[in-house]
Amino acid sequence: MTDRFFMCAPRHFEVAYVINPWMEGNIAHGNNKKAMRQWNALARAIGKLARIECIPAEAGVPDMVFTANAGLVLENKVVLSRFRHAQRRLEEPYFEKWFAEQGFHVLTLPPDMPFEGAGDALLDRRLPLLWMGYGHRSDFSCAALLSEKLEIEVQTLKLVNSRFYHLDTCFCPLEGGYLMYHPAAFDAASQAQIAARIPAEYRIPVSAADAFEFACNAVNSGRNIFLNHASPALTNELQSRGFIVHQTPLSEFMKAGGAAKCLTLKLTEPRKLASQAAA
Ligand SMILES: NC(=O)NCCC[C@H](N)C(=O)O
Repeated sequence: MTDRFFMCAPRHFEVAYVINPWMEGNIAHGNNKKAMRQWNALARAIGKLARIECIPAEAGVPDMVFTANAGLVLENKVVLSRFRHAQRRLEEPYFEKWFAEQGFHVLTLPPDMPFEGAGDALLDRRLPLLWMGYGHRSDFSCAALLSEKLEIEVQTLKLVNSRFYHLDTCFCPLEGGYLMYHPAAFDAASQAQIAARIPAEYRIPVSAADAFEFACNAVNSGRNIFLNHASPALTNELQSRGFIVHQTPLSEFMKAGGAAKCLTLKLTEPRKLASQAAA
C-alpha cells in the first residue's frame, strides 16, 4: 500500500506568538522563503515514495503547517484535535472541513478536553496499541475516551521536559516494532512502561544532542525515515536495523517547535499492520 501524508504549505507560516520554549525569542525572526524551500524539499523527498495531500494554507493560523496536530487517524476515523492554546484553536474548523470532505468519519472530544492529535498520540508499529503523551498539551483524561472511540488499548506516557512538549518530539514508533525515543523526556514510571512493552533489542534510545535536533520527530514510511538531522551514531544505529535515513534540514520550523513529523500526518493507518497480520 502506498502511504498517504497530509501536509499544509508554509505560505502563512511565521512565529507570531509563544506557546512552547522553542518559539521564545523567535517572533519575527523567521525567513518565510527559506521555510518554503525547506518544506518543498521535505515534501519532494517524501513524495518520491508516498502520496502527499495538501490542505490550502489559511492566513491568521501560522502553525497550521503542523498538520500532525490536526487529529489522530485510525482507518477511516479521525479524532479531531482540541488545541490547548486559543491561537491554535482557530485551525480546528479548517481541519474538520478537510477531513469531512475526504470522507473520514470525524469524531470529536468534549470541548474542555485538550487533545493535540498525532502530536501526542502515536500508534505502535507492532502492538495493537496507541501511545499517548500528556503533561503539556493533551489532557490525561483523553486516554479513556480515545480507547473507547477507537477501540484500542491506550498506554499513557508522562512528558516531563517542556522542550519535548508533544510526544512526537521525543518518541517515534518505527516499522517492524522498533522505537526511537529520548528516555529523559519521560518520567520514571513511563520509562518503565516503555521498557515493559518494547523488548530491549527493539528500543533505540536517542541522545539529548540528537533529540534537540528533532531526530525523534521523524517521518517513517516503510524502511525510509525522514528527519531534520541525525548524528553519524544514530544514523548507523538506524541503518543497522535496515532503515534508510534521509536528512532534510528544517531549521525554520524548529523555531516554532516542530520538524519533519510535525509537518505531516499519515493518513494510511490500517488497524492490522502487516507485522501483526503475520503474527
Ligand atoms: N510537535 C508537533 O506535533 N507539532 C509542532 C507544533 C508547533 C506549534 N508551534 C505548537 O507549539 O503547537
